[in-house]
Amino acid sequence: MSLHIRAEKGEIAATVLLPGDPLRAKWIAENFLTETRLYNDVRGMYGFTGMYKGRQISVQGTGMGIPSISIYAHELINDYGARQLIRIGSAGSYQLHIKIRDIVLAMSASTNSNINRIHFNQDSFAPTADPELFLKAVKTAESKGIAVKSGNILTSDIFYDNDPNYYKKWAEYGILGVEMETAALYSIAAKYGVKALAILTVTDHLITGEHITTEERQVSLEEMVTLALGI
Ligand SMILES: O=P(O)(O)O[C@H]1O[C@H](CO)[C@@H](O)[C@H]1O
Ligand SMILES: O=c1cc[nH]c(=O)[nH]1
Repeated sequence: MSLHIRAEKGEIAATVLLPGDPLRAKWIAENFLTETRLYNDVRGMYGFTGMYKGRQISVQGTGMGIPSISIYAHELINDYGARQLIRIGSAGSYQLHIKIRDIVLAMSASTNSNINRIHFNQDSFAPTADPELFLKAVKTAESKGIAVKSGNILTSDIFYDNDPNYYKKWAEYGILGVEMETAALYSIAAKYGVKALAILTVTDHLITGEHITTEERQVSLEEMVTLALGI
């Protein structure tokens, strides 16, 4: 086992789906995979491996925020040999044309976090999706008739902002929406030479104030999961 994952080597697939919410991982394992087995429940951060259309797939909860996903991504890659990491997360929209339940492919992830400034000695690294994985996701979405929007997103260290207008400066530069992990996932994947992509479902709208319920957040992200599994 690694420090935070209780699995034997070989128990985790090369492709791992990464929802922030461990209960979303459980829901995916129960509803999309066959021959499923739980390999991790350390800290309640469930991880499962199963089969999807003849292919072995794992799904691992990552928790919320950069420090948490960084720990799981690091261990999945370095201790378990994961090669393809696909985040399936929720996000808040920063644009009127990005609506509740829309699916967003994060081509790149801007951030207000200091992680990369620390790693790069104050220089600025641009975290980007793996281009092959991104193109595969676009083609898979087309073939399944799933509409997607693609672009730059913000990975924020802050969920509850003091300034209600904070989003506006990012929106002005075309940022589609906000979540809390992708910049770290793309940076870690780049460092270790593995592929990563974040697929996000819009659950909140920063302009209109709309949002979906907590129950829906856990389980009703079916199109996004179908897309991620189809890549
Ligand atoms: O739904 P998940 O994957 O957790 O993603 C989003 O939801 C959490 C905030 O509610 C943050 O982790 C954010 O990135
Ligand atoms: O980070 C997040 C995730 C979902 N919705 C938001 O507004 N922010």
